[in-house]
Amino acid sequence: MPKHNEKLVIDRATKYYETGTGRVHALDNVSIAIRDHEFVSLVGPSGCGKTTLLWSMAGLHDLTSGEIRLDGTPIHGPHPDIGMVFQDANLLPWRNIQRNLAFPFEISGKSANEDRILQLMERVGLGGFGNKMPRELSGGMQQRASIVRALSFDPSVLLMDEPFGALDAFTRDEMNLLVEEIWMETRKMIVFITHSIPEAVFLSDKVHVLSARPGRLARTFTIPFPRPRPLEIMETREFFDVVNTIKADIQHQPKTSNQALAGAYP
Ligand SMILES: Nc1ncnc2c1ncn2[C@@H]1O[C@H](COP(=O)(O)OP(=O)(O)OP(=O)(O)O)[C@@H](O)[C@H]1O
Repeated sequence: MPKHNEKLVIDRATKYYETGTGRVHALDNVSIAIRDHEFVSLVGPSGCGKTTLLWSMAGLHDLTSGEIRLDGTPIHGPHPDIGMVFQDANLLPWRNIQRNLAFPFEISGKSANEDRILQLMERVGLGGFGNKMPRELSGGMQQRASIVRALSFDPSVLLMDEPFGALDAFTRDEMNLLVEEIWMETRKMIVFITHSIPEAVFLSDKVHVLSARPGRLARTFTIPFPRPRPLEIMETREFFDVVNTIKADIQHQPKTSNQALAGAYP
């Protein structure tokens, strides 16, 4: 039985990829228990298995050993209670935003909850943009649409795979504030991957650091700042101290030749 409040449990997750040139050991024995309503980030050197782990949580691929359980039930495929936001908004270019948001319902044979979608669009600042084509929207606006798409099924878990990595710094700040607000309003569990330690610290209750490949859980940092967190918190001494402690921890992970640590952590 899951422990009190432990909603999503990663239990000894190990993953090997079989490739033409041999096996790639991506994850090794990672165990993390995430509570309901918690906001956690996964950080670590490039190639340490963050996306591999998130995709396993989403049921998009299986682990080699170990398992991931949601409310005590192992995940082996896409789950209606788990929504996902990718780095690329992945909107269909020939459909307007409204019809893009209806698409997941069409392919799952369900009728879209149009009121909910409209409310969510208003909430994220996309009110009135339903007739626009994706190419008419900025990268930030497209990501707002992909957040609406993920929330439209009202999942209790939201997985976000470096969703703002391609956005400029100003838009990224705006999106971080939006995510913080959505999290405070809905209290959905959010698991967030980022290469930006300040972003992870700003958003999270806990930051889990994975080691260089094969990814192992190296350390977990609990972030002490009360919410709501204004952007100005990022200019404080306390914030810098936490960010620098986490960066130092990552930089002291053993490196392998193909892992670019230098410059990977803004
Ligand atoms: N489908 C695949 N087939 C073979 N190897 C893969 C596959 N997907 C990922 N890998 C390898 O597994 C390791 C972990 O990749 P993953 O993308 O999970 O890491 P990551 O921490 O998300 O990386 P980054 O920070 O660069 O996005 C990498 O060495 C990667 O090359």
